[in-house]
Amino acid sequence: MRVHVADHPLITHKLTVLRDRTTPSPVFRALTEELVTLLAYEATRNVRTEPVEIETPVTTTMGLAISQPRPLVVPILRAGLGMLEGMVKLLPTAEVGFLGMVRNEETLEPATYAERLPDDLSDRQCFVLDPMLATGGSLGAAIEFLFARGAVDVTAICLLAAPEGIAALEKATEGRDVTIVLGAMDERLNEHGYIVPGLGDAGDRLYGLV
Ligand SMILES: O=P(O)(O)OC[C@H]1O[C@H](OP(=O)(O)OP(=O)(O)O)[C@H](O)[C@@H]1O
Ligand SMILES: O=c1cc[nH]c(=O)[nH]1
Ligand SMILES: [Mg+2]
Repeated sequence: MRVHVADHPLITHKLTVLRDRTTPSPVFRALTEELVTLLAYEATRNVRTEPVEIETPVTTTMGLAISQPRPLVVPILRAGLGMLEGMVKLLPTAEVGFLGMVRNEETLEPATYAERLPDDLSDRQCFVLDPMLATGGSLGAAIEFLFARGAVDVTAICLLAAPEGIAALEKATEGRDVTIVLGAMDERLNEHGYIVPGLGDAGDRLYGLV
């Protein structure tokens, strides 16, 4: 598993505002979208392309276009939905699948309540979106869904992760082609499974309490 932690002052600045408990939902949503666009630049570094011939106003030349089959973007609901617009701005031809997951706050185990993915993902490049990688249970289960349908490589974009979750995911995805692109690696998990210093519950901060 490859882990790439973004190291850029713009990303750190936006994360600092996001972490601030006084940042209201509309600003939180806007920053999440901006952060994904910056992280997607790194996450799509190896997106598959193919040569295409085009005509400029001056001459005929060869360029590169994102190849078929189109990449698949999978936000993990709810919080991952806040990252979708930023991602498809960069990859407008991508298809979008959905996974709805919620972590049981007692056991910290993820439960899947919605799934809408293509049946056959063989030869598809998959990009999973979830702002928070805490214990790694939710992202690990999502990645497993994709490999079970034939995906060969999966890249996840997360705003924050805990070292404990990265270690668990590393174990769970052993032998698989998995890349994780992070805005920041935080210090640890607390006794409730929350990332410290973190930003709280990303879903609640995006969409309000349920
Ligand atoms: O790494 P884990 O320990 O599995 O925790 C991370 C998960 O928790 C959050 O979702 P949550 O369950 O709060 O659902 P929500 O997005 O609907 O708020 C977050 O968006 C991840 O999906
Ligand atoms: O810190 C955390 C951990 C899990 N889910 C969140 O939204 N935040
Ligand atoms: Mg939540």
